[in-house]
Amino acid sequence: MEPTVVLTIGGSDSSGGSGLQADLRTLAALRMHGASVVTAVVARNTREIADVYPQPTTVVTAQLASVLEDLPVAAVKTGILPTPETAVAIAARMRTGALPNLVVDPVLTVAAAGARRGLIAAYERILPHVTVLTPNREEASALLGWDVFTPADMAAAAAQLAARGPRCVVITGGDFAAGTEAIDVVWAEGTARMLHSPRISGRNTDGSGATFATAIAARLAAGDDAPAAVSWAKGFVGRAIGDAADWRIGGGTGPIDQFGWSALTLR
Ligand SMILES: Nc1ncnc2c1ncn2[C@@H]1O[C@H](COP(=O)(O)OP(=O)(O)O)[C@@H](O)[C@H]1O
Ligand SMILES: Cc1ncc(COP(=O)(O)OP(=O)(O)O)c(N)n1
Repeated sequence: MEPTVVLTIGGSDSSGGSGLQADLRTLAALRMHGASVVTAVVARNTREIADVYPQPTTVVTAQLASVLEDLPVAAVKTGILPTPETAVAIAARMRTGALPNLVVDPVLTVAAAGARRGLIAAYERILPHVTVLTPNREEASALLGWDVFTPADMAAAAAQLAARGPRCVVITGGDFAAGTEAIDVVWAEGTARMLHSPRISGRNTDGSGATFATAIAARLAAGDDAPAAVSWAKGFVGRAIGDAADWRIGGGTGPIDQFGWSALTLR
């Protein structure tokens, strides 16, 4: 049987923990073929982001055109769109309907210097085409212009973002510092629902957001509806964080275990 193809559009993470590297690991773990469009090269390790090098928009659109003219893409996930120009060019492809089952992780913290305000405006052109939007609380705050903090705020924010076009919005709460639960809020079909899972206290969570969004895209490609895909992805990312809890890869926040390697005894 041929593997399903999922396309990820985002940044290369030199530490391997997040970005395209996490997306492609997630797809391989889920036995899907990952195609990738590189929007930025990020020089970083587990401790810090040293620099972000946006790729020229023409380089991004050439990769996208080449993939789309040949591969049977069943779902798409976006991560870093580093400049407003690149985001607007990708939005134009979305408008043609060429990017099915579209999951957008609106990564704003790793945008090119000075690009944030223009990017927030560019996301307005993307939102109408989105199947599932996965901002964390900070990204939701930036997109909406008010502070999203409590679970009640997350529900209100998800509804406001959904009114701008996405069929489903999940506001992730991985950054809640306290508490025993990792709480996300999902808005779909006119109602908000809280998703709870045990909060794992390990040192490694790099790539959680990327893995979560990519797993949603993979499940959409496999035929799940959006709420089912989101619930499944939350279980998947929780297991991957838990399995990597004791890893020591680098001196800071390390990668997570999409493959379940920690369960293997081979060394
Ligand atoms: N320590 C943790 N324990 C369990 N789940 C977590 C933890 N950190 C993040 N998650 C889950 O990982 C997914 C990604 O969330 P989050 O870390 O908020 O994204 P981002 O990396 O974009 O900020 C969410 O489903 C969230 O609940
Ligand atoms: C190349 C690259 N670096 C960092 C990120 C950060 O993504 P974010 O969703 O903020 O967090 P995690 O996925 O690391 O939990 C990225 N998307 N790409």
